[in-house]
Amino acid sequence: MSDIYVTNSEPVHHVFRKRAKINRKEKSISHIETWHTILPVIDRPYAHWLRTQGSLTLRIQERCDKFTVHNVQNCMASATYDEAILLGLPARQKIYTREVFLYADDLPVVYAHSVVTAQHLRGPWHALRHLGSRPLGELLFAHPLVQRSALHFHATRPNHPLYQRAISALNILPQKLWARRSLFILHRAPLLVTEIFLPDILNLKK
Ligand SMILES: C=C(O[C@@H]1C=C(C(=O)O)C=C[C@H]1O)C(=O)O
Repeated sequence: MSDIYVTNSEPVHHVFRKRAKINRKEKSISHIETWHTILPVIDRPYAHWLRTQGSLTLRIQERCDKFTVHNVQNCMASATYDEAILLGLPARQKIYTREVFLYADDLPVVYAHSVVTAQHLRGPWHALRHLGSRPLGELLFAHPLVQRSALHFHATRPNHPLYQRAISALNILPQKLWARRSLFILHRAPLLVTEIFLPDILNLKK
């Protein structure tokens, strides 16, 4: 299946829906994660963070004394179902994955899972390979040609693979964890970034 390109004329949520439909026909997927283009009415403190425009890294840095990126892994791994659907990839295709926790004053506040195909890692997104513990936001928001799609929101629950990865830094098991995702497009190559907001983000300075 060819990669998915988000043309300027086609709104990204049409792309989401198109891919979901194609994949639904091709596979008997038991469930499709519903990512909302409009944030449902939720607890205001989370809504504030989920709607943050611009660099999340910068917003967090402004509200803590010590900001660090804990790089969990950077490797070729299987995309999650909903990542594969959005990127139009076969379910088990290996994809380059960057997995980090953002820490503020030594507390984990965001789990981030970013994926890009190997082809595009060799191409427009080659700088990803050498990012290490520098925040991805530094790369994305400094590059004049990077375009960002609309944000989509989802309440991940224990059956979601990214929820399971995110709770590895927690000593509690929340009923759900709010997530958002968006595509960063560089020379028509999509990088899918999913961010899961952890409870301690609500304790940051106002
Ligand atoms: C996209 C941004 O970068 C943040 C840092 C990330 C990383 O270092 O991998 C991933 C997602 C974001 O939470 C941002 O700052 O908005």
